[in-house]
Amino acid sequence: MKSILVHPPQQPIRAEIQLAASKSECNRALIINALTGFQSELTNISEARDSQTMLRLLNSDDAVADVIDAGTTMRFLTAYFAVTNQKKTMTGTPRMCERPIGILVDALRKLGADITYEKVEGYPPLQLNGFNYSGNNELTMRGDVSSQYISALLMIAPQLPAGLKIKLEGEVGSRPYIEMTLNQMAHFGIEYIADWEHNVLTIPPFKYQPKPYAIESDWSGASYWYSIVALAEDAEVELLGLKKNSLQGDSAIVDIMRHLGVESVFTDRGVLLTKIPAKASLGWDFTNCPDLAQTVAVIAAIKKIRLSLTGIESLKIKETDRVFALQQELKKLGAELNEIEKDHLYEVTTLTDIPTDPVPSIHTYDDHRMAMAFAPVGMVSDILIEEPGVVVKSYPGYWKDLAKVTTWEEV
Ligand SMILES: O=C(O)C1=C[C@@H](OP(=O)(O)O)[C@@H](O)[C@H](O)C1
Ligand SMILES: C=C(OP(=O)(O)O)C(=O)O
Repeated sequence: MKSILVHPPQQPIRAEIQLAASKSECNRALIINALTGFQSELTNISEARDSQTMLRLLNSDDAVADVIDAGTTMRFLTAYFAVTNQKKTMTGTPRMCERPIGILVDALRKLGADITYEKVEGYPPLQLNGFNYSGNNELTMRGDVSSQYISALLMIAPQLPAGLKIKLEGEVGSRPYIEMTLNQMAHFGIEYIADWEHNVLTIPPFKYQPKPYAIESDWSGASYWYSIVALAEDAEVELLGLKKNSLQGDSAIVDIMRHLGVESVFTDRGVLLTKIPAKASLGWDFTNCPDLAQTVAVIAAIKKIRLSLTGIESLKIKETDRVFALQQELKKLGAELNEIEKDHLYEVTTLTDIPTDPVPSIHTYDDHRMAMAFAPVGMVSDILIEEPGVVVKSYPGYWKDLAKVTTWEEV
């Protein structure tokens, strides 16, 4: 499949969508379950390739663990295989081998892991050569690069003979993901101390208690439905399987979209999205919800809302450099993403209507979120999405679900 051409809907949208499970919640549940000896019953396991890869690698004796492009799978498994003394080569796509992992490797080495870099210092592929506990139960590490290093260490911490105290330095990014990790650990019996005033997390030594766990639907995936409702002329969508008090930080989309044209009403099955008037401008800090930045930038560009974004530095080290990718592709829609203050403040400005001849063709840069954030532009004007198969990373049913509200074709 080369590209998908999305057409605007011909009638009002009224739909119920059973959202896919969260790959983030799932990958934590899978690691914790592995640490309990695979004794918990997990339900609503995510179909996302990142989670299916985690499941496969946890059950494989192969010496090479290829995570493909899954960041959490790379970071969580590196910690898990290291402390469980499994000798593995950790590798992934060329892009995965450009995503930094040195902060996690340094921390694991301090705990007693023997890890070597196969090619470039600080980056995969890695060789895990075994674990000889150092007795160290305190670490200081940067919290402003990726929260995944911290989640990876937290989950293995109760297994260490003296537990672990982690002091985070710098402005902590993606903190809701750390809290999600701690909450899931608590579900399996761990009593942690999170001192967010001083950014110190303390995990006592403890044995995880096996328990059933149901994985919630994916709030990051929900964001594309907010976009569909915001952009379509007439739309009401009920998203099934989401909870008001979610562990997922991307539930912040509820607050963001209240400003950008979508009201959320929680039902006993999920959340009902309806249209409301949007503000003319908005400033938002994405430090806690970086995966929403692309969705929100595209909505603002199409609705001609002046959007200021902060907290998007981490976008540069994700599936692609998402800041660059957004800058390139928004231009095709007549909008710009400008850097106003270096590495800090960005602004979306719309210059023209969406060009129609030729239909804009959006390059997706091996990034599922580029495809899913730009496809809703089809609610207002024809749009081509290149390499649409990228969505399998987190939301394999995306195109099938989109067909419930509008038409699209492969071209
Ligand atoms: O822990 C997680 O499940 C994730 C944490 C975030 O990454 P960073 O902590 O690198 O920002 C997020 O972008 C990613 O999609 C999933
Ligand atoms: C950044 C993402 O994933 P990861 O870092 O786990 O590859 C994402 O899903 O947007």
